[in-house]
Amino acid sequence: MSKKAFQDSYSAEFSHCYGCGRDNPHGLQLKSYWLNDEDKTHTIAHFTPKPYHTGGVPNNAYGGLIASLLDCHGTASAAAAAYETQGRKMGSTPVLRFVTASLSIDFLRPTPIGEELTLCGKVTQLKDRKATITLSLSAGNMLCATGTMTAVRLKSE
Ligand SMILES: CCCCC/C=C\C/C=C\C/C=C\C/C=C\CCCC(=O)SCCNC(=O)CCNC(=O)[C@H](O)C(C)(C)COP(=O)(O)OP(=O)(O)OC[C@H]1O[C@@H](n2cnc3c(N)ncnc32)[C@H](O)[C@@H]1OP(=O)(O)O
Repeated sequence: MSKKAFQDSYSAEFSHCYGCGRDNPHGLQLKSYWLNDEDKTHTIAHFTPKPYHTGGVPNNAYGGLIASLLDCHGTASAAAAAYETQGRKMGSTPVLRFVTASLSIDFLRPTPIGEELTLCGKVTQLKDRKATITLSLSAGNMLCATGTMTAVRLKSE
């Protein structure tokens, strides 16, 4: 994908996240985008788990990996929606940066390793500093996990 990912607009100080920091060579380096240019309500990201992302059952991904992916996709979606609501370019100052306050996940079925996963997000509520995001993770047409996140925007100081 040639478009700029949400995470690529994070400033250097916020680019070391294990899940999505572009400057963390040991991390997952997740990249999140709007679904398309016309639809700035839904977000998407892709990730292909490696064999070492197993939870112990061969060919199945570790639940903590799934949580990490949803975590980063959710907070990135919240930030993108907040900039969009303000009609501002992502990354412009003052910076709008969200952290996870709460994340609940339903693991619906085992998530395969070696197949490209699709993460989807939708910010269903954005009020003051608080965002609610619904999330899903699928392998092909198989829905493997769903999540709900509350993300809170960091105070400027
Ligand atoms: C502050 C330091 C956080 C440390 C995080 C470090 C680095 C990350 C920084 C930036 C990220 C940038 C790039 C990377 C991108 C993604 C990273 C992945 C995401 C993560 O991995 S990030 C790490 C895990 N994450 C934490 O380490 C958070 C620890 N925690 C806190 O730092 C506070 O707890 C905080 C800030 C969450 C809230 O504290 P606060 O004092 O600023 O805000 P306050 O309490 O006033 O709440 C305001 C409104 O949020 C509602 N609210 C609050 N908590 C809620 C909850 N649990 N459930 C439901 N609603 C909740 C209230 O009810 C109120 O809502 P209302 O206005 O409607 O009443």
